[in-house]
Amino acid sequence: MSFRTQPLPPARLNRCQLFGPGSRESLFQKMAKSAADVINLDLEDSVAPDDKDRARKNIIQAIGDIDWGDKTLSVRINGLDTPFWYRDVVDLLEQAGERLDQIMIPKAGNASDIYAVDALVTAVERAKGRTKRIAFEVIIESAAGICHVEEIAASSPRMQAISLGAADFAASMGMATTGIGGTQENYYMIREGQKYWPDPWHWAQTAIVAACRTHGLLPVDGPFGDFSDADGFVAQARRSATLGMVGKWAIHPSQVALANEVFSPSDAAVTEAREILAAMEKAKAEGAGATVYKGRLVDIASIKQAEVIVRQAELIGG
Ligand SMILES: CC(=O)SCCNC(=O)CCNC(=O)[C@H](O)C(C)(C)COP(=O)(O)OP(=O)(O)OC[C@H]1O[C@@H](n2cnc3c(N)ncnc32)[C@H](O)[C@@H]1OP(=O)(O)O
Ligand SMILES: O=CC(=O)O
Ligand SMILES: [Mg+2]
Repeated sequence: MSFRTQPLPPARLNRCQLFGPGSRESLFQKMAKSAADVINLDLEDSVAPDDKDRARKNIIQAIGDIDWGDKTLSVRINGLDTPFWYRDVVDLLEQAGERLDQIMIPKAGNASDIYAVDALVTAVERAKGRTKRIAFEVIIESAAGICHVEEIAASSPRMQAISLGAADFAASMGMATTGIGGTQENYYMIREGQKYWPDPWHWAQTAIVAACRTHGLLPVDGPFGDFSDADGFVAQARRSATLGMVGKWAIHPSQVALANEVFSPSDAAVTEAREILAAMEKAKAEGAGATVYKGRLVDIASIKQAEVIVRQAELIGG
């Protein structure tokens, strides 16, 4: 372990982030009643340019009027390459109530983008005497963003989470697809006549996970566009969970339960993790650093692996 120990991410659930356009206020109450841990009210790409002002007003009103329970409440602002983002920040911070937890910054390209939003948010917070510090989450969805993911993760004490935005990422990278996440038909290998489809998102996900884990943030998998393909969603989510991501976006309510299921450890996994911790306690009492559990090696590293699962179960209340 490096001299600097790895910080833990925020101790909150982030298994599913449910999105909804700020221009469709009829969805807000349904979003609030959903089983998602995080709600993302959108001002960005699901809202047409002519609807931005109305969407902003809807969201500011809904932040105060709707009972969001214990969910993390986040608003996705417009990108820094648009004329909308400063008005999003100023109006939200001046007019929305203290229930707002987080701002999502899309299409971040480098740490200076986060610095700019931080400066504006800080100024408005001070001017209005807001007592709760707004947190940031960021989407990595461009070539520049993935190149600078580590400096973005380190950019502000407000940072809590980073998501991979597969749609804009694919566009920025010039990828030959119009699909949003998941298996890509033409990304395959062939062996003895059999096709095998590797995961084109894998390298970007691992870069995000590493940057987040280095700086104590939550790594999150972004959208899966084909909401009629539950199996495809689950397969993508399971790969993300295996790589260390803590949750996934839902762009349709049908995806919420799927994400919650994948990113909640099963009873069997929690039982096994607790048994490994007990086996290691016993080994330690006997002066050993390694022992055998169900016919396989477990050692001090296994304690840390098991603790990841137990911590998540405790957050859920298991
Ligand atoms: C690439 C990106 O940036 S992704 C992030 C930005 N994108 C978004 O925010 C899009 C979010 N999703 C949506 O806008 C919608 O779900 C759409 C457009 C995909 C589909 O909308 P619809 O055609 O209304 O979906 P559908 O008819 O299947 O809805 C079924 C029910 O779920 C509700 N519903 C639909 N979307 C949502 C949502 N995001 N949250 C809560 N409830 C929803 C509908 O109101 C409907 O409710 P009802 O049974 O009471 O009538
Ligand atoms: O914003 C999300 C994306 O996939 O693009
Ligand atoms: Mg995007």
